[in-house]
Amino acid sequence: MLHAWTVEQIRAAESAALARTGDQELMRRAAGHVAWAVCDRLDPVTGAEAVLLVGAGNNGGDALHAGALLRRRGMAVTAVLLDPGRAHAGGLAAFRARRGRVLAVDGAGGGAVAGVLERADVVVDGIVGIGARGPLRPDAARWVDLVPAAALRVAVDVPSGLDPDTGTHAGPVFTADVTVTVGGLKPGLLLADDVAGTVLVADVGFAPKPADARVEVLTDLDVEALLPDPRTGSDKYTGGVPGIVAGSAQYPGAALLCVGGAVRVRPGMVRYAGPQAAAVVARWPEVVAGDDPSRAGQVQAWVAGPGMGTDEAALDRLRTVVDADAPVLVDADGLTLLARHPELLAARRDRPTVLTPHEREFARIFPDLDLADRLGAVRRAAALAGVTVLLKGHRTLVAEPGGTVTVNTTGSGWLATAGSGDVLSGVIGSLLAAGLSPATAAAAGAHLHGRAGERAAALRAAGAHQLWDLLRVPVQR
Ligand SMILES: NC(=O)C1=CN([C@@H]2O[C@H](COP(=O)(O)OP(=O)(O)OC[C@H]3O[C@@H](n4cnc5c(N)ncnc54)[C@H](OP(=O)(O)O)[C@@H]3O)[C@@H](O)[C@H]2O)[C@@H](O)CC1
Ligand SMILES: Nc1ncnc2c1ncn2[C@@H]1O[C@H](COP(=O)(O)OP(=O)(O)O)[C@@H](O)[C@H]1O
Ligand SMILES: [K+]
Repeated sequence: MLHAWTVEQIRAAESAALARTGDQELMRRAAGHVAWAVCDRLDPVTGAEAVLLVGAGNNGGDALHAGALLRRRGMAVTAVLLDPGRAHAGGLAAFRARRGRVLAVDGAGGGAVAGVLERADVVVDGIVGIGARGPLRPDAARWVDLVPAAALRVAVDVPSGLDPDTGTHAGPVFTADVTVTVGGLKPGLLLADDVAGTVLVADVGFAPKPADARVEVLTDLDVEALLPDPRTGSDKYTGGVPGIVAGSAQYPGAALLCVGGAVRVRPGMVRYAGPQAAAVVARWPEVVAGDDPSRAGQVQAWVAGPGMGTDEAALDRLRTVVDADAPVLVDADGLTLLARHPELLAARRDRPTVLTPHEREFARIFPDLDLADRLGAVRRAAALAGVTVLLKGHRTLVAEPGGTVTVNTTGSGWLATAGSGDVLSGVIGSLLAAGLSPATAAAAGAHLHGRAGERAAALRAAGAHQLWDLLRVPVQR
């Protein structure tokens, strides 16, 4: 499992390291990682032109030390000092000692800076790191806007303009190809991967404690370990039976897609209870199907919602499922019904329950929560409702009522296709029935669904039903 920490947590861990090691040494180590990230991506290194955007804090100090190392590798390096009187003294001395070129924005004027930026093969962003407050000020933001898209763009610690705790950026932001982040991951880098690019963690000799992290990422190995193969002596009930309430005359495909997710993610038995029983069995002969969830037999977890409609019959089925003792996942039309009947959601408080809204569904159930900050919104939603909330999107987030959020980092745009969410809810329902906690089932399901989406991208396999075949392909190491 990977972990991410808030700025406050990083600062706390850093202060102990500073007392032990000294800030110059930590900075030199950070700079070594930045220089390595640059050289690793350039060919040839010697003779390439780098520009450092240097703010007045330690982030600028990191950039200057990195610039000194790049000079040693034979690069032409220009440091643009955004606040010349306050540039980091030790970093500037190291840079000057390597005969780096220094431009002060006030002295040189904008034209000279724009000129060197235009020619740059590499731009290193040392404007601000975790010491930033609020959106980038205009005097810094103007340089970010001039960074050429063709240059290799390397952010030190955090892309300037990006809030490391939330991943939001209210104004201009340095868009990085690579972010070399110091000491530990920050949540914002996981959420705004379009801004942070590839994230490398620079180990400078301290790390916050994993147990303190409130933001996590599952790896392939974590997910595999959660899903053991059947053992000798297993029978079809051993792993737990999911029950699916999905589909309607209007949306028959949703029943097939959702059931398919449950059938294909692990062996065992799947039950279906809804108006598409005949169609489900025609496509999935292994499924035990009927139309009434109250007469479905033993079920260890329910999934209700995909394409089920929002009429009285659908509401009756949803009530049956909500009344059940078993864990419940509610998706799609089921969420629309929950928004209309908040007493149904209240009835699941503190019971194993997962809601899987996309942003429009989320806004219907939690109209007061601001989705500009998705991490904050999903965390508050889980706390308000007292259930696990999975907020779908390019970066799907899973929040438990206790406050921990798992960020899903698998996936591809090929998942943005009708019915792909139906497959996801079937997958998670099966994992819930297997006994995983709501948050773990939701996060592991999103991870597997995302890997299937990556395989769909590689194969150009359009159409949500293609995900069935791609769900449990063995991981290659
Ligand atoms: N973690 C670690 O172990 C290590 C961390 N290290 C590094 O230190 C970095 C943190 O350094 P830091 O504390 O000096 O703050 P930093 O990010 O440079 O920003 C402060 C400057 O930004 C300015 N400023 C503020 N807001 C602004 C805005 N909106 N728009 C524009 N400017 C704004 C602010 O100006 P002021 O408000 O003072 O006028 C001040 O000049 C960290 O990210 C990492 O790179 C490594 O060196 C060693 C190990
Ligand atoms: N651009 C994207 N990148 C990665 N995943 C995406 C993207 N767009 C959508 N997804 C994923 O695809 C699924 C779509 O679900 P949903 O919106 O419920 O679709 P439907 O209701 O048609 O089944 C979600 O798991 C979501 O996270
Ligand atoms: K930066």
